[in-house]
Amino acid sequence: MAHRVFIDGAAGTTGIEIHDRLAGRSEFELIVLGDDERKSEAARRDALHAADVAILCLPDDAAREAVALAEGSDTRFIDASTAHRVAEGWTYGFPELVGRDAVASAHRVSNPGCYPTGFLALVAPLVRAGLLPADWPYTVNAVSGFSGGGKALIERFEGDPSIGFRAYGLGLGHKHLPEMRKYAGLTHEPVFSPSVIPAMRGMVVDVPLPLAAMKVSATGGELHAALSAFYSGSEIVSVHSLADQPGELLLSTDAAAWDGLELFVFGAADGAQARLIARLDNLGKGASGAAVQSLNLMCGLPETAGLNLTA
Ligand SMILES: NC(=O)C1=CN([C@@H]2O[C@H](COP(=O)(O)OP(=O)(O)OC[C@H]3O[C@@H](n4cnc5c(N)ncnc54)[C@H](OP(=O)(O)O)[C@@H]3O)[C@@H](O)[C@H]2O)C=CC1
Ligand SMILES: CC(=O)N[C@@H](CCC(=O)OP(=O)(O)O)C(=O)O
Repeated sequence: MAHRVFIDGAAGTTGIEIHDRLAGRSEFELIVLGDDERKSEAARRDALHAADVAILCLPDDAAREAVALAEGSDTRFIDASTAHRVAEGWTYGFPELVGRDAVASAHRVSNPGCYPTGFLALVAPLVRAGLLPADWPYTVNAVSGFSGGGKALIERFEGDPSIGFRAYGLGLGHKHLPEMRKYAGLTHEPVFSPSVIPAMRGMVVDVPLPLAAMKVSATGGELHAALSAFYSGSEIVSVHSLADQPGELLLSTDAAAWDGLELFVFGAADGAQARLIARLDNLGKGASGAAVQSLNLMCGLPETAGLNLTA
């Protein structure tokens, strides 16, 4: 029997992309609310109770409200918002890090933030392996396509082609810091420097490592080997070969939807410094692709079904 799925927030940026990935798949029966009903509490309550799995693509407060509306049902959740990412009783939907079985059996899954997806993919396995310290104050420099800010930021960038670059998060305390710290197992929250470029989608997350100052004995090659071993066998995460290092990393203004995640390790010749860099689609592995990956696992289906993995 098909799994009944309700996307709450289906008219938003993340919701539309999840719908695109599920449309036409016979394993799922989508519960869809019309424009006149999609914000009605009663209609949402009915849909939430009727679903086997509800995927929340809503602002944080509306996501918390949806969980409350579903009270009394057995509905399982995937929440794309920030509301439950470090909350008790929720499984962090990063199967490569928390284990596929943990996601498959979870009742409530929080979908990782887009920037944390890049940061954690790079740093968490290396801290776990004892190759990088847990108590170092890491820095994270990142750029995102404007779809990362949902409908409001898309409208702003599309309405003002004069914006060439936008640095933000200047008050520090970005909403992604708690999950970065928790799932990398760090003592300190990183210093996070996010920015937006005039491209619809795409993301680069760069973690500079002053290895000598950190008193890290591992070389860039050893960090690379550890990441390669950690993701060996993954169809979604790939670690770029050291033998074929690119001289630059580009994002394109007309990139197609993509659900992969590419990791790079660059090391200085004298071993004193390295940069760990992740490239992804903020709407792919950074949001909708990750939600579909978790949904597949929760429904006992092949992990990558419906994903766009051709770069
Ligand atoms: N965009 C991205 O790259 C990523 C987004 N996310 C997260 O996913 C969630 C959705 O983000 P995104 O899709 O970008 O945002 P959008 O603003 O594009 O979409 C949000 C949708 O939720 C709808 N909505 C708002 N309040 C309610 C409500 N009370 N009941 C029902 N529907 C409601 C909005 O309606 P209306 O259309 O009328 O405004 C809109 O369609 C957010 O929590 C975001 O942080 C996570 C990772 C990456
Ligand atoms: C460019 C932009 O504004 N990006 C958003 C993050 C993306 C997003 O929507 O946040 P989640 O991944 O936590 O849900 C921001 O910095 O708030």
